[in-house]
This record gives sequence, C-alpha cells and structure tokens, in this order.
Amino acid sequence: MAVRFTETPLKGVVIIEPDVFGDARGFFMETWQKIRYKDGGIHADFVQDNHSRSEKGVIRGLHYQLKHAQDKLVYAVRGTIFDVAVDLRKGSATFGQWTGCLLSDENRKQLFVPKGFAHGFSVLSDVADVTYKCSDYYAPGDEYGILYNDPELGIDWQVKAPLVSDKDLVHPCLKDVSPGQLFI
Ligand SMILES: Cc1cn([C@H]2C[C@H](O)[C@@H](COP(=O)(O)OP(=O)(O)O[C@H]3O[C@H](C)C(=O)[C@H](O)[C@H]3O)O2)c(=O)[nH]c1=O
Repeated sequence: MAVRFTETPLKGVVIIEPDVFGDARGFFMETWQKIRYKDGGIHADFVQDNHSRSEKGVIRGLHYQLKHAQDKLVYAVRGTIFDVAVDLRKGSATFGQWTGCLLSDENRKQLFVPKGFAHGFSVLSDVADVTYKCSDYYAPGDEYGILYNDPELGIDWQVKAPLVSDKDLVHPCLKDVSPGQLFI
C-alpha cells in the first residue's frame, strides 16, 4: 500500500490517507514522514505540534496567521471532526470558497491546510482529540479570524447549537476584512 494524497477543489488543500497496519493487537501507522509527504507534494517544514480536546458541538475557528502563517497537517486522534479550510489568497480563483473533510479515528484521514487559508473544525463525536503539525511557531499577536457562520461562506458545520469561544464569536465576516489582512 502507499500513502494516498487527494487534491480538493481548493488547490493546495490535500486529503491524506496514511497506511494503517492492523493486527490482532490493534494498529500502527506513520502519521507523518518527511520524504514520503514531500513526494506527495507536502513540502512544509513543521516546527510545532498542537493537540486540542473538544466536546461535541464545539467549533474552533476560523483562524489564520499572517506574518507567521502556518501550513497545518490536521489529524483526529480520537473522535470525529469536520475540518474546514477557507481560501483567503487574494487573486485565487477559489478565493472565499471553503472545503471540508471528515477526519476521524475511523477513517484516519489527515487534511493538509497550507498558508493562505483560514482553518477551523467542528466536533461531531462526544469528544475529539485533534493534533496538528504547524510550519511556524505560535505568535499570539499574529492571530486573525473569520466569523465561523459568515453567511457568505455558508459553511455547513454539521452541528446544532455550536459551542464557540467568545473570541470566535466576534471575528469579522470575510467581506469586512481589510485587504491588508488577507494573503498576497
Ligand atoms: C493556537 C495556540 C494556542 N495556545 C494557547 C493560547 C490559549 O491560552 C490556549 C487556547 O488557544 P485558542 O483558544 O486560540 O485555541 P484554538 O481556538 O484551538 O485555536 C486554534 O484553532 C484553530 C483550529 C487553528 O487552526 C489554530 O491552530 C488555532 O488558532 O492555548 C498556545 O499556547 N499555542 C498555540 O499554538
């Protein structure tokens, strides 16, 4: 078998299906391997691993960084999330469009979200543990967001009555973001 890399409608956002080796004890999988992922077009040099745990119905996002923009490799170690990327690249043919992918401890898929995209996810299972590799360091002063329920984005998060942080409730809609806070 080989790791499968599948392009999404948003160029650069890639669904990855690593090999999973099951046996009577359980399973083993490599969740990232630099050369193999480079061969698959994932050229990010990751420097930080994150892990967040969320309850059912949580939506985290839509977040992005500018000066310290991060490529992200997202993986649901436990539970099921609907992982979403929104194209914020000025001049992109898919600017303002979104794509989403179910990532779970069943399908063991990953989503690669490159710089230039806002990222967020909703939690469909009782709890979800999400880990993601980032290609730049956390920069608290370089955090930006888009309102998760921006009517023009029309993202179907597949959750009712979402639990969202106060911070995420006050992000602007994409149409209200100043051009200087989008990607060249
Ligand atoms: C992102 C981050 C946060 N933190 C600290 C700062 C806060 O005290 C606490 C929670 O942070 P926050 O509420 O920003 O966490 P999320 O809402 O999950 O943010 C993430 O959500 C979406 C899905 C993303 O893609 C980004 O990685 C990130 O913005 O962790 C750190 O120490 N390092 C970090 O890299």
